[in-house]
Order: sequence, then C-alpha cells, then structure tokens
Amino acid sequence: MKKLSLAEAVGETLGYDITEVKRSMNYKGVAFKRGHVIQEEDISVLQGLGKNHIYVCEEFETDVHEDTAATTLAPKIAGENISFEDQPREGKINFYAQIRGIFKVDYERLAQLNRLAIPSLPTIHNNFPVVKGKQVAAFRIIPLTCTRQMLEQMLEQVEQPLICVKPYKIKTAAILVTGNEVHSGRITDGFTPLLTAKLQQYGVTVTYTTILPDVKAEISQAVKKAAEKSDLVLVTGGSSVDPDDVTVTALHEAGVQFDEQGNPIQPGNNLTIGYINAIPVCAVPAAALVFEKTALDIFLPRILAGETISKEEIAKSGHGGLCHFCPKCHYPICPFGWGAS
Ligand SMILES: Nc1nc2c(c(=O)[nH]1)N[C@H]1C(S)=C(S)[C@@H](COP(=O)(O)OP(=O)(O)OC[C@H]3O[C@@H](n4cnc5c(N)ncnc54)[C@H](O)[C@@H]3O)O[C@H]1N2
Ligand code: MOO
Repeated sequence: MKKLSLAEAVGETLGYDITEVKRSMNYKGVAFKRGHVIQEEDISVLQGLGKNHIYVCEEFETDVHEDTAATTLAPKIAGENISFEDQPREGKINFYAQIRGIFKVDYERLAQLNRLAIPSLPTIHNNFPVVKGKQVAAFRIIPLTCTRQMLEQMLEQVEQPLICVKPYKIKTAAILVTGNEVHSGRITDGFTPLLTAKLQQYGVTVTYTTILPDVKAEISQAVKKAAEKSDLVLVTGGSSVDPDDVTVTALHEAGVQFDEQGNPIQPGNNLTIGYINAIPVCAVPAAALVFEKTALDIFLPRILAGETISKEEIAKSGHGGLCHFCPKCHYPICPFGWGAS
C-alpha cells in the first residue's frame, strides 16, 4: 500500500475503510469507505480523526488486502445455516444464524486458524442456543494486508467449514409429574406450566401430561407409554435421596438406558439423562422449580438438537457448572455451563 501525506492524497483513491469513534454517541463506524476519492474538503475531517497520512490503492502483487482476505475466507468458514455479510466493514465480516438451533464451532480448528496470528475469528461458545439473526462470529485479518502465502495457510485451515447451526429436531414432549403430594392435590403442580413454557422457547409442543404418585410401577408404565407417543419425556420429582424417591429406579425398570445418575452441575445435580429406543427421557429435579436456570437448561438445547451427552462431557461440566446465583439472571449470556463446551 502506498502511504501519502494528506496534501498529496487529494484525488487519490482510499485503500481501506477509515474508522471514526464518537464517544458521546457511543458510536464506532466507517467515516471514509475504501474506494473513496479524497476531496479537498475531506482533509480537515481526516485531520480531525488524527490522520496525517493515509494509504491509497495500488495494485497488489505479493500482498492481499484485508477486504479480499475476509471475502475469500468467509464462505469457507460458514457451514450450514450460517449467513455472512458480502461487504466487509473496516476489513471485517460478521456471521449470523439463519435459523433457531444450537451453534456449533470446531474449536480445535478455530484455535489453529487463530494461532496463525494474522487472522482473528472470535465466535460465541460451542453449543450456544441461538435464534435466527443472532451474530455468532466475526472475521478479519488484523493488519491491513497479508501475504498470499498467509492467505493460502488460512485457506488450508478452512477446507471444511468451521461453524454451523444445528436445528432442533425434537418437536413434541410429554411431562410426567410425580409426587404423592401433587397427585393427591395437597400442593399445586408447578412443573407442568414451567416446563411447557421452557420447551415452547425451542419450538417444542407438550402433547401429553399426567400426574402420578410415587409408585415405581405406575411411573415405569407411564414412561414406556409416553416414549411411544412423543419425541422427549420429562419426569419430574422423586429424583434424589428420600425413601419415596423412586423416579430413577422407575426409569431404569422402564428400560431407560443411562450411563450414570445425576451430574456435577449445581443446581440440577439430580438431572439424569437417559434414552429408551433413542427417545430421550430425563428425570428433572425439583430445583428447577426454584432456580432460574439449572443443569436442565444447560443440556436441553443439545438434547433437542438430537445430540447425546457423553459421560466425559457430563464429568467436565463441573467446571463452570456452579451457578453464580445473580440477583438478575442473564443466562445463557453468563459463564454458567460454558466451562466445558
Ligand atoms: N440429603 C440430601 N438431600 C437432598 C439431596 C441430596 O443429595 N441429599 N439432593 C437435593 C437436590 S439437588 C434436590 S433437586 C432436591 C429434590 O429433588 P427431587 O427431585 O427428588 O424432589 P422431591 O423430593 O420430589 O420434592 C422436593 C420438593 O419439591 C416439591 N415439588 C416436587 N414436585 C413438585 C411439583 N410438580 N409442583 C410443586 N412442587 C413440587 C415437593 O413438594 C417438595 O417440597 O433434593 C435435595 N435434597
Ligand atoms: O438436583 Mo438439585 O438442586 O441440584 O436440582
């Protein structure tokens, strides 16, 4: 790129976007776009932005402009259900979710790309639940230009897309509420409306609900029947240590396969995730009635996207698996549950 003083720049074509920041308006944006032909009246504006020199366009032989790097890499980075801007701004291209689902990023290859130290590709966390239009990543090279060789190295890292959004597959759910006190009517069931609303956020319709006493055989039968009729079964209550807590044994007797009972996340220790004929069946502990977010909120989006959670992932979820119990909950935009993602 050719560097010129402002006096020499009039009539020349700007070789990159020039940024302006207006703190009073909390604004950061493009003041002069690449390709702009510098006019006499631009000089004082450029001086006001702290410029004494600018880069102007010239033919590149060995180097690649930041805009070219961004437009070349963006279609390679983006996988299924990801859109991206066709015009870079300040050398940067943003990526967006095209549908509702979970965001996936191959974070090992992401690190390999970023390790080249010229590109910058930050993303949101792997497995983050997204809605259509949510920004999920942004790409630029950090300097104004890079070598062709560097472009080739970057392209090698994105032979396969790095990011995508997996849609939710599960459409219907059954809620089986257990507990003698709820079944007898001594207390009002709080779980059905709570879980129905939670599932609705992900486009899941609750097609069957029932309230059962703490009777193992009854719970077991109900689980088997519900798993035949719906894509997901949630069984609430009776999941912990009381002698009347028979839910997990009932799940086992119904043929639900699970690697282990519970998980290291608090709140939500007693969430158990299992499968019967590939239908996910979860024991949902009572903590979900009180705490804004629990282990269920961490794993539910992945379950709905058809993913199974491995024993190793469950073990690792202890890191970052303690809720901060903030007065106002901002989950999922918080560290809870993202330690192992
Ligand atoms: N000594 C220990 N105590 C507890 C442990 C433990 O490991 N050792 N685990 C705790 C955890 S974690 C949870 S969570 C809770 C309760 O888990 P459960 O899922 O077994 O819940 P229940 O015992 O059935 O009920 C507890 C409480 O919640 C009320 N409840 C239950 N279902 C409903 C409903 N549908 N609507 C309204 N209220 C409901 C129930 O009446 C009880 O008051 O165990 C900890 N204790
Ligand atoms: O199983 Mo409990 O409070 O950790 O939800």
